[in-house]
Amino acid sequence: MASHFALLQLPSVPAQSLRRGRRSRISKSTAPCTGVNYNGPRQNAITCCSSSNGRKPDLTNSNAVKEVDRLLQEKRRAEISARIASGEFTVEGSGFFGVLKRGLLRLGAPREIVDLLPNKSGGSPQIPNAKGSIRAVQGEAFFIPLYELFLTYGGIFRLTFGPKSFLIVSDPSIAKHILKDNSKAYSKGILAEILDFVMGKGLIPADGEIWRVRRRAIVPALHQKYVAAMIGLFGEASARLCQKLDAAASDGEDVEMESLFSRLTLDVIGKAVFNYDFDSLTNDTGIVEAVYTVLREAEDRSVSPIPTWEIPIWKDISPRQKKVSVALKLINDTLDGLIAMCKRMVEEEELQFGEEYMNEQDPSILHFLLASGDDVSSKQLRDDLMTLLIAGHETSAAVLTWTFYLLTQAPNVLSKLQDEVDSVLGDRFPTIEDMKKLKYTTRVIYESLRLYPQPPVLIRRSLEGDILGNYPIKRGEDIFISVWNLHRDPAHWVDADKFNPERWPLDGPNPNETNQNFSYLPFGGGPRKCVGDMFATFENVVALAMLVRRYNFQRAHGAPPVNMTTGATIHTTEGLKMTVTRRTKPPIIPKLKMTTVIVDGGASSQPSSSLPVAVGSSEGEQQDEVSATRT
Ligand code: HEM
Repeated sequence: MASHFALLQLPSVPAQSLRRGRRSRISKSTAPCTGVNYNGPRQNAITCCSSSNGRKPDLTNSNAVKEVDRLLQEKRRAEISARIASGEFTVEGSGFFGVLKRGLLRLGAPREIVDLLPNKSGGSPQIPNAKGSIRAVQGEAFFIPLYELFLTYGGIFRLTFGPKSFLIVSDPSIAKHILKDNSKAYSKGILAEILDFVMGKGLIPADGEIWRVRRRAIVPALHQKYVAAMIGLFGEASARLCQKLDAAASDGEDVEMESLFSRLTLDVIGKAVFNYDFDSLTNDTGIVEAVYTVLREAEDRSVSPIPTWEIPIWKDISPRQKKVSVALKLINDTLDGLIAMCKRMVEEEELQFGEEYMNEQDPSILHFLLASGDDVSSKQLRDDLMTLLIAGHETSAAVLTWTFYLLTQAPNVLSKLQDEVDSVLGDRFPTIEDMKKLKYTTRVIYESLRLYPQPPVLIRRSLEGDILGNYPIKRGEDIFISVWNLHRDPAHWVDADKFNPERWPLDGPNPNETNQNFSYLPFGGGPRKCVGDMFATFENVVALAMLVRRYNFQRAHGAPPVNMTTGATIHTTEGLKMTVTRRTKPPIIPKLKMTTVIVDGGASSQPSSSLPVAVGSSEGEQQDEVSATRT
């Protein structure tokens, strides 16, 4: 999730719609077309592509609808480009130069030339200004209207709501400048303010010296050997999910996959970060409920127009805020307990701390940090653990949710995926060596991350004046870098809205922000790039591989349409209800058996008694099909 937090906090101001009578809502013909409805929970659904239950899709009809959508979309974009070029949407100022510019644009002078003229104060060109109605971005996933505005106003524009304004950046070179080339001139701004109650000065919201010191302490903990060991943990947790799905498949019950993915990734991250087994796939304990209470609160705060939680008396009387305080206390006490326990383990250990240090009983990040002699206050340590928990939890859950959603619409991709998984894994648990071989599986995850980036927007605040593109900006500007827009820019991507893992050649490198020149930012970029990118990629690849080799997935009959809504990541509004059936063909029905091995330097595997890294059972073994030996 959250810096990872796709946050939009807007001031409560009267609406002033200055969109000049144009449509104020996304329309059927203009919504990016992946079959998702682009409305929030309180609005009528507008379905872009036909969203059948997935059992018997009317492909001919749906292809025709897609083609019409595509043509209409192209037409509309051409119109919009012409209008942008004419300067129609740009607020140019009312002075002499403003009038002159408007006149020249009307006469057909190229915009780039006109922009060279000074503005009314004799200074530099002004950022296009989209004065908007707050209603235009409320009540639906807010990055959708931002996409529309991007198509209208271009790669950088100012969105003004009454007294407050934001810069919306969708231009790769400006994104690169902010995130990488001049990253020191930007902080996390409002994100840090909103997340303070839960992450304090943890790595995501922290800035300046605290961030530098904490990043330097935490990054080494996610070394290669650790990530390799985690593959076993991912397999183990996915096998537990398979147990649940087996039961549903044999009982003929539909399953809500979004919440199951959330539990899967919570179980993974608890063990990975502080060696705590939430066991949320099996149990609903108080601590699991507490974690969800806090997560929901963080998400709600990030999209709430009025910060009621800052009103002193409200904190004490609001039942909801009281619940949040109780939940936070429970989590903090649990973390304090885990830190104390881990400290005792470290004290009793014969420590040989080195670069790829890992305790076999407890390979967690917490153990690494304590063993490294990390000199840090317990509050800071708690903030960091909480940040990693949140950062690594909902992001991965969202990626899996949208990947499975996309797969239900692309049976050809699913069968290609199953072919690869069958041939690479057979009935084994995945190992680190398999990660290199599961190339198509990895491409599916990367393509899903392109269409549904988590989070869809990155947040920054300028700490000093700067130049973005051609435009000077002042200190204190709140900036949203719309990863959603970058990832769906029709000028950059062929068939931008199409789920097409083949766009990344299997013999080419994995796509990342560097080789895509900041048009693709699934894990951010520059010094604040995600520290868990490899961890998360492997986690998603393992879960995806283990699920698709065992089951076929279809949207359940009568399932509600899939609408998007935002908190920290992109959620569905009503879940992702699916019918799961066991595969009978091709011939492999994986038998999942867990044995334990040591991971040696991230490359080879040998038997051990402690670390839960998975290896395959032979097909002949008479085992329960999903029996994970847990340590
Ligand atoms: C698919 C899953 C994930 C996605 C899509 C993702 C995405 C991102 C993105 C886009 C950023 C940059 C935010 C910004 O620049 O404002 C980020 C930062 C971060 N991520 Fe992730 N992340 C994922 C999983 C994880 C995991 C598993 C962990 C931890 C184990 C993690 C820990 C962090 C941390 C600590 C930061 C902040 C880094 C800093 O500011 O120095 N993430 N993530």
